[in-house]
Amino acid sequence: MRTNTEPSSWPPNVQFIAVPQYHTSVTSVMRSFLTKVKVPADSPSSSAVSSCHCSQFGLFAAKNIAPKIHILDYIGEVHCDDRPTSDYDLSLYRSQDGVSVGVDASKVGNEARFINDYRGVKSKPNVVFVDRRTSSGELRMSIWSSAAPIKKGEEILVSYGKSWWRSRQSETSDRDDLTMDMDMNLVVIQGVRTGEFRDVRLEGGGSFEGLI
Ligand SMILES: C[S@@+](CC[C@H](N)C(=O)[O-])C[C@H]1O[C@@H](n2cnc3c(N)ncnc32)[C@H](O)[C@@H]1O
Repeated sequence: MRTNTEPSSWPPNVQFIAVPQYHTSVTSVMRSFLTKVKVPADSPSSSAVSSCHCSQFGLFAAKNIAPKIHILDYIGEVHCDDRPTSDYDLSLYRSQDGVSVGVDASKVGNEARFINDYRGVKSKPNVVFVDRRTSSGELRMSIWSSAAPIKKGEEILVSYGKSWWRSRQSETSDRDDLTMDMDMNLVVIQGVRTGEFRDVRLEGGGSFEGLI
């Protein structure tokens, strides 16, 4: 599957990257563990540019997707510092001595950063996150279809987990209270078709108005 070119519809405020960037907070020892490549102590790291989160996108199947297959990886900036305000940060690894490694796609990332939570959209998610190493040994968070096939045109939806929403309750009130509203708002997202690419395509330009 080709996942290394920027989609034509890519929003200008986010830098598209096809392979992970490593932030300065990732030590060379941790980086060597994550990539299975010996990384010298003075190896250069990323400094992502800032961005604004303006409109809402979702990721949709551009063709039928078979059950239990690898769709794409979640690419972003790999980091070991705290990113409490990022809505695009997921946990990749936690070492025995308590070091947490995350992948933050708020400023740089690929189309996986546009996968929404299933709550308020469908009764259950149709993809799952699985950590696995690539053929070259790099630890990544990958996205796989669940047990059921995904039809062309369906939105790709994962579960962010209750704790993800709970940690945002102060901003959003109770997630369960939002379910009805979300149903209504999600269907009015401007469905700007942005060209099909790979197994998935990006749609968006609308917003979850009044929700978040
Ligand atoms: C990883 S981003 C997903 C992509 C995002 N829609 C975008 O356009 O960049 C996570 C953010 O998307 C929004 N989001 C995702 N799933 C949602 C849902 N089920 N209902 C409302 N907002 C949702 C929230 O603003 C959340 O903080």
